[in-house]
This record gives sequence, C-alpha cells and structure tokens, in this order.
Amino acid sequence: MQNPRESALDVLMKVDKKEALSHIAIGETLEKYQFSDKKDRAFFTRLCQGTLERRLTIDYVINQYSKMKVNKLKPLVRALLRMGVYQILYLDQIPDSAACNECVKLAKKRGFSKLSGFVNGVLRTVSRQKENIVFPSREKDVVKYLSVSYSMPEWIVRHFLSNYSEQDTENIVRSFLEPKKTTLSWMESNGSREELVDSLKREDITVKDGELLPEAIYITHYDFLKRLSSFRQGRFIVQDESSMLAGKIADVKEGQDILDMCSAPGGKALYMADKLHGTGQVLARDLTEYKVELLEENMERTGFHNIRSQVWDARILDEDLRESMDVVLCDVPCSGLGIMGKKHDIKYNLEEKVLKELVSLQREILKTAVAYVKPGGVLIFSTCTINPKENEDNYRWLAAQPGFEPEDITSLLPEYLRIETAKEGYIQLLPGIHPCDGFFIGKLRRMK
Ligand SMILES: C[S@@+](CC[C@H](N)C(=O)[O-])C[C@H]1O[C@@H](n2cnc3c(N)ncnc32)[C@H](O)[C@@H]1O
Repeated sequence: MQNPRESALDVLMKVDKKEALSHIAIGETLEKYQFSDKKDRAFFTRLCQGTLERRLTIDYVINQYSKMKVNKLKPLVRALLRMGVYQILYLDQIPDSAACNECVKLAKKRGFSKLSGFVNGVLRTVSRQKENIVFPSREKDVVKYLSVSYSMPEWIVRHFLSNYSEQDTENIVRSFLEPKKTTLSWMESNGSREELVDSLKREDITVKDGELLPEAIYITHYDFLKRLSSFRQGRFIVQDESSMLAGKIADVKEGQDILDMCSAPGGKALYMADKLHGTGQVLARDLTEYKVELLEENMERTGFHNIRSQVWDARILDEDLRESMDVVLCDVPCSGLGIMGKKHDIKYNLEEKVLKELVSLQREILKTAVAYVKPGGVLIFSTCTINPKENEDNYRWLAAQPGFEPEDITSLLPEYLRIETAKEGYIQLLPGIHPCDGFFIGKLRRMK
C-alpha cells in the first residue's frame, strides 16, 4: 500500500458514489495489499471505517465551518474533508497539521490544486475550533441530538424511540460506534478448541473466550484472516455470537435433515452441519448463483460432506420437500438494523419505506417455510434486525399457523439471556444491551 490515505480516499469516493458497499471495497483493497505493512493496513481500515461510521457527525461539523455545504462539494473534496475531519476529531495519535497537510497534498495530486486552499482552510478551522463546536442540544431536540452525536439518520432514531426508551435508544446507537469484536465460531469437526486457540496464538493473535457460547472466541491484533493456517484448515468461521445462538437454539441432533432457506454465506448452515458430526444433511439454499458461490467457498474450506448447496428462491414452494425436514431455518433477508455497527452502509442506504416491503417479502418466505417442517420438527425464524414489525409480528403470525406452537427456548440460552420471552419461544437481542449484534430468534414446533 503506497499511501493508506490515498487508498482510503478511493474507497470513500466509491462508497459515496454508491459504486460499492464499504465492507466489500475495504476488503478488496486489503486483499490487494495483503503483503503491505501491517500498520499501514490497520490505519487504512480505521480511516475508512471511522470516516464512514461518523459521517453524519463529520458532515455536521464541516457544515459549520465551510461556506459550501457538504452535499454541494465535489466528491473528491467532500471525501478529503470527511477523512481530514475524522483524523482531527477522533485520531489523537495523528497531529492535526499532518492530517491537514496530507489532505492538501492529495487534493493537488488528484488535480484539484485550485481547491487545495479551500480544503486547507476548512480543516485548519476545524482543528482550531474543535473544542468549541456547538452540537444540538438534547433538551431542545433529542432526535437531532442523538442523530448528530451518534451519526444515525433521524428516521432511524425516531424508529428506535418509538420502540425503546430514550436510554435504551442511546445505548443502542452508541454501541454501533464502539470498537467491533471479531468473533470466531470454532468448528468442532475440524479439531479441538485447544488446537485452534494454540494455532491462533502461534500466529501472534490475541485470543479471549466469548461471553455467550463455548464455541465463541474473540480475536484481536490479527491482520489478514485468510492467511491464517487455522482459517485455511476450516477450523473456524467468522460469526457473531447472536448467529451462533440461532444454531444453538435449533438444537440439532445427529442424523437430522435440515433445510436452511436463506443460507449464504453459510454461517448458520455450517454451524448446524458441524453439530451433526458428519451425519444427517443440511440443504443450504440461497437466491442467486453469486450468493451460493460464497456459501460454497465456505463449504469447501470446512470440508463438511453433510451439506449440499442449491440455488432456490425461498418464496417458491418446493413440493418435494413438503413436511420432510426435522429443522427448517429461515434466516430471512431483513433491514439489518441490528448490525449497523459492522455494516456502515445500512444506516445511510436504508429507506423507511423499505421496511414495509421487507415484511411482505419475509411473510412470503415464511409461508413456504411452514410447509417443510415435518410433524414433530422445528422452525427457527431469525433476523439481524431490531424492528418489531419484522420480528415479533412475524413470529406471532407463525405461532398462529395451524399445527404450530411456540417452543420454550429457556434451557438452550446462556443463563444471563434467560428473559421472560424465552418461555414464549423467542428472544430479541439488543446491541449495547447484550454483548452481541442486534438479533431476533424464534422457535416453533409442528405438533405430531
Ligand atoms: C441474513 S442473510 C443469510 C445469512 C446466513 N443465514 C448466514 O448465517 O450466513 C439473508 C440471505 O437471504 C437471501 N435471500 C434473499 N431473498 C431470498 C429469496 N427469495 N430466496 C432465498 N434467499 C433469499 C440473501 O441472498 C441473503 O444471503
């Protein structure tokens, strides 16, 4: 990586122009420069992620000190200013003068010499005024306050406030800005947990036990996961504990037939295949070839033989599978409001009207899902969102289907998650309140 700031600038512009999703653009650059200096790669990643996750706060600050509003600026100048302000406000180890100078140099290098003075002026003013910035007052307008302070669009803040207390809403939006955990899910079929931990430590990775499940391992100080020998040997998959919990609640037993209707890139399907210990079968489906290829890459890496992939639109009923499955997992496409800390694009790209469309798509998928569960079998419904219309309402609809009843999941949960709703068959995990992504899991059984 010749210049991490220039690489970050390219990513920020691509994302701003909606030419790529940020995690993909960042991942591609890291892959391209996988042998570059570890420090440069870490700085590049922080600069991209930090600038993106704080974008609304940064834009508010730029608008205070620039005579031209952020949305009127040329894309390159906008990206440079955002990146510069991020360094000035949030990266203590970078002197403000270095942040300004490097942005000015990049403006000139990219053919914007005439605007380099403007870039310099705005950044130097922000640097001088950074202790005096006036942010919206909580007392006057709590929505604006939470939106600007935690870089969250106002409609999402309003949406959270309509479902949660002001304090819980603040905890949720704050949590999205906290340092992200990378969590590995140990694949027990491919070696012991001790062997995995030893192998990670040998490659200088800091390892800590997860909080909710024994499979979970938190890692820090790693550089490029795909280069680790334990990754190549399929000893783990990257998976948040909330997703592992969906697999755990499915409570699979050796020899079972399992259908995962929306499975790519395969996290939960692999978790369940692992628990079958080489027996039974997971049929893992997704909508497109591209998605199924992502799943297949992970299948190949873990080497599991009891999982089969297939392109299939989950809205279409497959008569051949009617009442044939011990476990059906329906991890539906959703608004993703629970994972905005990891996927920064969601909060900026999602539109309120899409929430409704998602509920009807989910309902279409759930309608076919119920048909596949054999008498005595279970249906697991999950999402990575925190929207009652996508979660509790859909779950209630499922519970009202003839022959289905909610199943108490209390005994399958770690002690501290044994909340009241678990008895009614579901749990809503909230970021900032529980130590994982925002996630919903519900379980129902078809009566014999
Ligand atoms: C939440 S993600 C699944 C994550 C996956 N279960 C895992 O643990 O890795 C939802 C998936 O639903 C897929 N999807 C969307 N519409 C679909 C449809 N009509 N039929 C099948 N899959 C669909 C998306 O491609 C996406 O991969």
